[in-house]
Amino acid sequence: MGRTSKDKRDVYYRLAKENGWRARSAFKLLQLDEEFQLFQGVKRAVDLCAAPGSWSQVLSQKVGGQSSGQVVAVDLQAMAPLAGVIQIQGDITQLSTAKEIIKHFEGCPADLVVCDGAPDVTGLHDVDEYMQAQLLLAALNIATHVLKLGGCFVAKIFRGRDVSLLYSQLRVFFSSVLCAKPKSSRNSSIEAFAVCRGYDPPEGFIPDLTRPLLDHSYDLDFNQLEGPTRIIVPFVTCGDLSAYDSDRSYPLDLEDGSEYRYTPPTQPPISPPYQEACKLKKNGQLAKEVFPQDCSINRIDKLPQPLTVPHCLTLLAPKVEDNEMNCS
Ligand SMILES: C[S@@+](CC[C@H](N)C(=O)[O-])C[C@H]1O[C@@H](n2cnc3c(N)ncnc32)[C@H](O)[C@@H]1O
Repeated sequence: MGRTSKDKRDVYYRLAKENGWRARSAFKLLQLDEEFQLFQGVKRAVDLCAAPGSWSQVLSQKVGGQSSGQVVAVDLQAMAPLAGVIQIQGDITQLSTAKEIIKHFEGCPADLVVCDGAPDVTGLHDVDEYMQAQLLLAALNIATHVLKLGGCFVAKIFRGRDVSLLYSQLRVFFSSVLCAKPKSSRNSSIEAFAVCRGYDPPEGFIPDLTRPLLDHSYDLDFNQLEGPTRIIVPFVTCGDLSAYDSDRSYPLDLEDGSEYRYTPPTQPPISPPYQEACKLKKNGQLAKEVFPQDCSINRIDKLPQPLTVPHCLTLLAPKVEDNEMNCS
Protein backbone atom coordinates (compact mmCIF):
# COMPACT_ATOMS: atom_id res chain seq x y z
CA MET A 1 0.00 0.00 0.00
CA GLY A 2 2.79 2.41 0.93
CA ARG A 3 4.32 2.55 -2.52
CA THR A 4 1.01 2.84 -4.29
CA SER A 5 -0.27 5.59 -2.04
CA LYS A 6 2.86 7.66 -2.50
CA ASP A 7 2.65 7.28 -6.30
CA LYS A 8 -0.96 8.28 -6.21
CA ARG A 9 -0.29 11.37 -4.17
CA ASP A 10 2.22 12.76 -6.57
CA VAL A 11 1.83 12.47 -10.31
CA TYR A 12 5.26 14.04 -11.04
CA TYR A 13 6.97 11.45 -8.82
CA ARG A 14 5.24 8.74 -10.83
CA LEU A 15 5.98 10.33 -14.19
CA ALA A 16 9.64 10.83 -13.30
CA LYS A 17 10.09 7.10 -12.76
CA GLU A 18 8.15 6.24 -15.90
CA ASN A 19 10.25 8.64 -17.99
CA GLY A 20 13.58 7.54 -16.49
CA TRP A 21 14.33 10.71 -14.49
CA ARG A 22 16.13 10.23 -11.20
CA ALA A 23 13.86 12.71 -9.41
CA ARG A 24 10.63 14.61 -10.01
CA SER A 25 12.67 17.85 -9.96
CA ALA A 26 13.55 17.18 -13.62
CA PHE A 27 10.13 18.58 -14.55
CA LYS A 28 10.88 21.83 -12.76
CA LEU A 29 13.93 22.47 -14.93
CA LEU A 30 12.12 21.34 -18.09
CA GLN A 31 9.21 23.68 -17.34
CA LEU A 32 11.58 26.55 -16.57
CA ASP A 33 13.27 25.91 -19.90
CA GLU A 34 9.90 25.85 -21.71
CA GLU A 35 9.26 29.33 -20.41
CA PHE A 36 12.72 30.88 -20.64
CA GLN A 37 14.60 28.77 -23.27
CA LEU A 38 17.42 28.40 -20.77
CA PHE A 39 19.41 25.92 -22.89
CA GLN A 40 19.45 27.90 -26.10
CA GLY A 41 23.06 28.17 -27.28
CA VAL A 42 24.41 26.69 -24.03
CA LYS A 43 27.64 24.68 -24.38
CA ARG A 44 28.94 24.67 -20.82
CA ALA A 45 26.72 24.30 -17.76
CA VAL A 46 27.24 23.83 -14.03
CA ASP A 47 24.72 21.96 -11.88
CA LEU A 48 25.23 22.89 -8.21
CA CYS A 49 23.65 20.65 -5.54
CA ALA A 50 22.94 18.06 -8.19
CA ALA A 51 22.21 14.72 -6.44
CA PRO A 52 20.52 12.43 -7.20
CA GLY A 53 20.99 13.96 -10.63
CA SER A 54 17.75 14.61 -12.50
CA TRP A 55 18.78 18.18 -13.42
CA SER A 56 22.14 16.81 -14.58
CA GLN A 57 20.25 14.28 -16.71
CA VAL A 58 18.29 17.11 -18.33
CA LEU A 59 21.47 19.13 -18.84
CA SER A 60 23.40 16.19 -20.28
CA GLN A 61 20.62 15.67 -22.83
CA LYS A 62 20.16 19.32 -23.73
CA VAL A 63 23.75 20.56 -23.36
CA GLY A 64 26.11 17.61 -23.03
CA GLY A 65 24.51 15.99 -26.08
CA GLN A 66 26.20 18.56 -28.31
CA SER A 67 29.70 17.58 -29.43
CA SER A 68 31.42 20.38 -27.47
CA GLY A 69 28.92 20.45 -24.60
CA GLN A 70 30.19 20.11 -21.06
CA VAL A 71 28.32 19.65 -17.78
CA VAL A 72 29.88 19.78 -14.31
CA ALA A 73 27.76 18.58 -11.37
CA VAL A 74 28.49 19.12 -7.67
CA ASP A 75 26.89 17.74 -4.54
CA LEU A 76 27.76 16.90 -0.95
CA GLN A 77 26.42 13.42 -1.59
CA ALA A 78 27.75 10.77 -3.91
CA MET A 79 25.87 10.52 -7.17
CA ALA A 80 25.69 7.57 -9.57
CA PRO A 81 27.66 8.29 -12.76
CA LEU A 82 25.92 9.95 -15.70
CA ALA A 83 27.22 9.93 -19.24
CA GLY A 84 28.54 13.34 -20.28
CA VAL A 85 28.58 14.75 -16.74
CA ILE A 86 31.76 15.49 -14.77
CA GLN A 87 31.05 14.97 -11.08
CA ILE A 88 32.52 16.60 -8.01
CA GLN A 89 31.57 15.46 -4.52
CA GLY A 90 31.91 18.56 -2.37
CA ASP A 91 30.36 21.44 -0.46
CA ILE A 92 29.52 24.47 -2.59
CA THR A 93 30.22 26.78 0.33
CA GLN A 94 33.86 25.63 0.35
CA LEU A 95 36.68 27.33 -1.49
CA SER A 96 38.17 23.99 -2.59
CA THR A 97 34.95 23.02 -4.40
CA ALA A 98 34.72 26.31 -6.24
CA LYS A 99 38.33 25.93 -7.35
CA GLU A 100 37.70 22.40 -8.62
CA ILE A 101 34.75 23.51 -10.73
CA ILE A 102 36.80 26.28 -12.28
CA LYS A 103 39.60 23.83 -13.06
CA HIS A 104 37.27 21.71 -15.17
CA PHE A 105 36.39 24.59 -17.45
CA GLU A 106 40.04 25.28 -18.26
CA GLY A 107 39.53 28.99 -18.53
CA CYS A 108 36.37 28.78 -20.64
CA PRO A 109 33.37 30.42 -18.97
CA ALA A 110 30.05 28.64 -18.48
CA ASP A 111 26.90 29.80 -20.22
CA LEU A 112 24.56 28.55 -17.50
CA VAL A 113 24.83 27.85 -13.76
CA VAL A 114 21.88 26.17 -12.04
CA CYS A 115 21.39 25.39 -8.36
CA ASP A 116 18.54 23.34 -6.91
CA GLY A 117 20.25 23.19 -3.52
CA ALA A 118 18.31 22.68 -0.36
CA PRO A 119 19.69 22.47 3.16
CA ASP A 120 18.29 19.82 5.49
CA VAL A 121 15.04 21.44 6.49
CA THR A 122 14.67 21.95 10.25
CA GLY A 123 11.04 23.07 10.29
CA LEU A 124 12.10 26.36 11.90
CA HIS A 125 11.13 28.65 9.04
CA ASP A 126 13.53 31.49 9.80
CA VAL A 127 16.47 29.09 10.06
CA ASP A 128 15.48 27.23 6.89
CA GLU A 129 15.08 30.45 4.93
CA TYR A 130 18.40 31.76 6.18
CA MET A 131 20.22 28.52 5.26
CA GLN A 132 18.59 28.48 1.83
CA ALA A 133 19.62 32.09 1.25
CA GLN A 134 23.20 31.28 2.26
CA LEU A 135 23.29 28.34 -0.14
CA LEU A 136 22.00 30.57 -2.92
CA LEU A 137 24.67 33.18 -2.17
CA ALA A 138 27.35 30.48 -2.20
CA ALA A 139 26.06 29.36 -5.60
CA LEU A 140 26.06 32.95 -6.81
CA ASN A 141 29.64 33.39 -5.63
CA ILE A 142 30.74 30.35 -7.61
CA ALA A 143 28.78 31.67 -10.58
CA THR A 144 30.70 34.97 -10.44
CA HIS A 145 33.86 32.94 -11.13
CA VAL A 146 32.66 30.73 -13.94
CA LEU A 147 29.81 32.50 -15.69
CA LYS A 148 30.40 34.34 -18.94
CA LEU A 149 29.22 37.92 -19.28
CA GLY A 150 25.58 37.79 -20.33
CA GLY A 151 25.27 34.24 -18.88
CA CYS A 152 22.32 32.87 -16.96
CA PHE A 153 21.95 31.74 -13.32
CA VAL A 154 18.94 29.82 -12.05
CA ALA A 155 18.62 28.97 -8.35
CA LYS A 156 16.07 27.65 -5.94
CA ILE A 157 14.85 30.36 -3.61
CA PHE A 158 12.49 30.30 -0.63
CA ARG A 159 9.92 33.07 -0.86
CA GLY A 160 10.20 34.01 2.78
CA ARG A 161 9.96 37.31 4.58
CA ASP A 162 13.30 38.67 3.39
CA VAL A 163 13.29 37.37 -0.16
CA SER A 164 13.14 40.88 -1.64
CA LEU A 165 16.57 41.56 -0.17
CA LEU A 166 17.92 38.50 -1.99
CA TYR A 167 16.37 39.70 -5.23
CA SER A 168 18.17 43.01 -4.78
CA GLN A 169 21.46 41.21 -4.21
CA LEU A 170 20.96 39.19 -7.39
CA ARG A 171 20.02 42.35 -9.31
CA VAL A 172 23.48 43.71 -8.50
CA PHE A 173 24.93 41.01 -10.76
CA PHE A 174 22.26 40.45 -13.41
CA SER A 175 20.40 42.78 -15.72
CA SER A 176 17.20 40.76 -15.33
CA VAL A 177 15.94 38.90 -12.25
CA LEU A 178 12.57 37.27 -11.90
CA CYS A 179 10.90 34.70 -9.73
CA ALA A 180 9.47 31.62 -11.45
CA LYS A 181 7.21 28.88 -10.14
CA PRO A 182 7.00 25.76 -12.33
CA LYS A 183 3.72 23.83 -12.21
CA SER A 184 5.60 20.81 -10.89
CA SER A 185 6.61 22.79 -7.79
CA ARG A 186 3.86 22.50 -5.20
CA ASN A 187 1.88 25.66 -4.44
CA SER A 188 1.97 24.62 -0.83
CA SER A 189 5.76 25.02 -0.86
CA ILE A 190 7.53 28.38 -0.52
CA GLU A 191 10.04 27.10 -3.06
CA ALA A 192 10.44 29.04 -6.31
CA PHE A 193 13.31 29.71 -8.70
CA ALA A 194 15.23 32.92 -9.25
CA VAL A 195 15.89 33.21 -12.98
CA CYS A 196 18.74 35.68 -13.43
CA ARG A 197 19.76 36.60 -16.97
CA GLY A 198 22.42 38.87 -18.40
CA TYR A 199 25.35 38.39 -16.01
CA ASP A 200 26.78 41.87 -15.61
CA PRO A 201 28.77 42.36 -12.38
CA PRO A 202 29.30 45.88 -11.00
CA GLU A 203 32.28 47.72 -12.47
CA GLY A 204 35.43 46.83 -10.57
CA PHE A 205 33.90 43.73 -8.97
CA ILE A 206 36.60 41.13 -8.36
CA PRO A 207 35.32 37.61 -7.67
CA ASP A 208 36.78 36.45 -4.37
CA LEU A 209 36.84 32.75 -3.61
CA THR A 210 38.14 33.25 -0.10
CA ARG A 211 34.71 34.55 0.92
CA PRO A 212 32.33 31.90 -0.37
CA LEU A 213 29.23 33.49 1.13
CA LEU A 214 29.73 37.00 -0.24
CA ASP A 215 29.50 38.28 3.32
CA HIS A 216 32.00 41.09 3.09
CA SER A 217 32.59 44.40 1.35
CA TYR A 218 30.14 43.22 -1.26
CA ASP A 219 27.56 44.60 1.17
CA LEU A 220 29.29 47.95 0.99
CA ASP A 221 29.22 47.92 -2.79
CA PHE A 222 25.61 47.00 -2.59
CA ASN A 223 24.74 49.84 -0.22
CA GLN A 224 26.35 52.32 -2.53
CA LEU A 225 23.85 51.48 -5.23
CA GLU A 226 21.13 53.98 -5.82
CA GLY A 227 17.53 53.18 -5.08
CA PRO A 228 15.76 50.96 -2.58
CA THR A 229 17.57 47.95 -1.12
CA ARG A 230 14.51 45.75 -1.49
CA ILE A 231 12.94 45.28 -4.87
CA ILE A 232 9.92 43.51 -6.25
CA VAL A 233 10.59 41.26 -9.21
CA PRO A 234 8.14 39.81 -11.76
CA PHE A 235 6.55 36.50 -10.74
CA VAL A 236 6.04 34.01 -13.56
CA THR A 237 4.36 30.62 -13.42
CA CYS A 238 5.69 28.10 -15.92
CA GLY A 239 4.33 24.95 -17.46
CA ASP A 240 1.24 25.43 -19.60
CA LEU A 241 -2.22 25.26 -18.09
CA SER A 242 -2.69 21.69 -19.26
CA ALA A 243 0.32 20.55 -17.20
CA TYR A 244 -0.38 18.36 -14.18
CA ASP A 245 -1.11 20.15 -10.92
CA SER A 246 1.48 19.07 -8.35
CA ASP A 247 -0.90 19.74 -5.43
CA ARG A 248 -3.53 17.31 -6.75
CA SER A 249 -3.85 13.55 -6.46
CA TYR A 250 -4.41 11.69 -9.72
CA PRO A 251 -5.96 8.25 -10.10
CA LEU A 252 -3.67 5.34 -10.77
CA ASP A 253 -5.73 4.08 -13.71
CA LEU A 254 -4.12 5.15 -16.93
CA GLU A 255 -6.04 7.26 -19.42
CA ASP A 256 -5.92 4.52 -22.06
CA GLY A 257 -7.61 2.15 -19.60
CA SER A 258 -4.56 -0.05 -19.05
CA GLU A 259 -3.69 -1.18 -15.57
CA TYR A 260 -1.19 0.82 -13.51
CA ARG A 261 2.10 -0.96 -12.83
CA TYR A 262 4.55 0.11 -10.14
CA THR A 263 7.85 1.44 -11.50
CA PRO A 264 10.89 1.32 -9.22
CA PRO A 265 13.00 4.49 -8.81
CA THR A 266 15.34 5.12 -11.76
CA GLN A 267 18.38 5.40 -9.51
CA PRO A 268 18.12 4.70 -5.79
CA PRO A 269 20.31 6.99 -3.66
CA ILE A 270 23.88 5.71 -3.18
CA SER A 271 24.48 6.66 0.41
CA PRO A 272 21.50 8.60 1.73
CA PRO A 273 21.69 10.43 5.06
CA TYR A 274 18.76 8.34 6.38
CA GLN A 275 20.66 5.06 5.87
CA GLU A 276 21.44 4.72 9.57
CA ALA A 277 17.78 5.19 10.47
CA CYS A 278 16.84 2.42 8.02
CA LYS A 279 19.34 0.06 9.60
CA LEU A 280 18.08 0.79 13.12
CA LYS A 281 14.47 0.41 11.98
CA LYS A 282 15.17 -3.00 10.47
CA ASN A 283 16.75 -4.06 13.78
CA GLY A 284 13.86 -2.65 15.82
CA GLN A 285 16.13 -0.09 17.46
CA LEU A 286 14.32 3.12 16.61
CA ALA A 287 12.82 5.20 19.42
CA LYS A 288 9.26 4.03 18.88
CA GLU A 289 10.42 0.51 19.61
CA VAL A 290 12.21 1.83 22.71
CA PHE A 291 9.11 3.74 23.89
CA PRO A 292 6.17 1.92 22.31
CA GLN A 293 3.61 3.47 24.71
CA ASP A 294 4.44 7.12 24.27
CA CYS A 295 7.16 8.64 22.17
CA SER A 296 5.77 12.14 21.99
CA ILE A 297 8.20 15.03 21.87
CA ASN A 298 7.19 16.24 25.37
CA ARG A 299 8.85 13.14 26.81
CA ILE A 300 12.21 14.16 25.44
CA ASP A 301 13.65 14.18 28.97
CA LYS A 302 12.95 10.43 29.13
CA LEU A 303 14.81 9.63 25.92
CA PRO A 304 17.95 7.52 25.89
CA GLN A 305 21.14 9.51 25.93
CA PRO A 306 22.87 10.45 23.75
CA LEU A 307 19.91 11.34 21.53
CA THR A 308 20.69 10.26 17.98
CA VAL A 309 19.41 11.68 14.72
CA PRO A 310 17.36 8.54 13.99
CA HIS A 311 15.65 8.87 17.39
CA CYS A 312 14.73 12.45 16.59
CA LEU A 313 13.49 11.43 13.14
CA THR A 314 11.16 8.90 14.66
CA LEU A 315 9.80 11.39 17.15
CA LEU A 316 9.32 14.21 14.72
CA ALA A 317 8.10 12.21 11.74
CA PRO A 318 6.43 9.07 13.08
CA LYS A 319 4.50 8.53 9.84
CA VAL A 320 7.50 8.17 7.53
CA GLU A 321 6.81 5.15 5.35
CA ASP A 322 9.32 2.50 4.47
CA ASN A 323 9.17 3.32 0.80
CA GLU A 324 9.89 6.99 1.40
CA MET A 325 13.11 6.00 3.12
CA ASN A 326 13.85 3.34 0.49
CA CYS A 327 14.24 0.84 3.33
CA SER A 328 13.04 -2.15 1.37
C1 LIG B 1 16.64 18.89 -3.85
S1 LIG B 1 18.18 18.07 -3.93
C2 LIG B 1 18.69 18.39 -5.58
C3 LIG B 1 17.94 17.58 -6.58
C4 LIG B 1 18.58 17.64 -7.94
N1 LIG B 1 18.44 18.94 -8.55
C5 LIG B 1 17.97 16.63 -8.87
O1 LIG B 1 17.29 17.04 -9.79
O2 LIG B 1 18.21 15.43 -8.71
C6 LIG B 1 19.18 19.15 -3.00
C7 LIG B 1 20.62 18.74 -2.92
O3 LIG B 1 21.35 19.83 -2.36
C8 LIG B 1 22.52 19.24 -1.82
N2 LIG B 1 23.23 20.21 -0.99
C9 LIG B 1 22.76 20.85 0.11
N3 LIG B 1 23.71 21.64 0.63
C10 LIG B 1 24.81 21.52 -0.17
C11 LIG B 1 26.11 22.08 -0.15
N4 LIG B 1 26.47 22.95 0.80
N5 LIG B 1 26.99 21.72 -1.12
C12 LIG B 1 26.64 20.82 -2.07
N6 LIG B 1 25.40 20.25 -2.14
C13 LIG B 1 24.51 20.59 -1.20
C14 LIG B 1 21.99 18.05 -1.07
O4 LIG B 1 23.01 17.11 -0.81
C15 LIG B 1 20.92 17.55 -2.04
O5 LIG B 1 21.39 16.48 -2.80
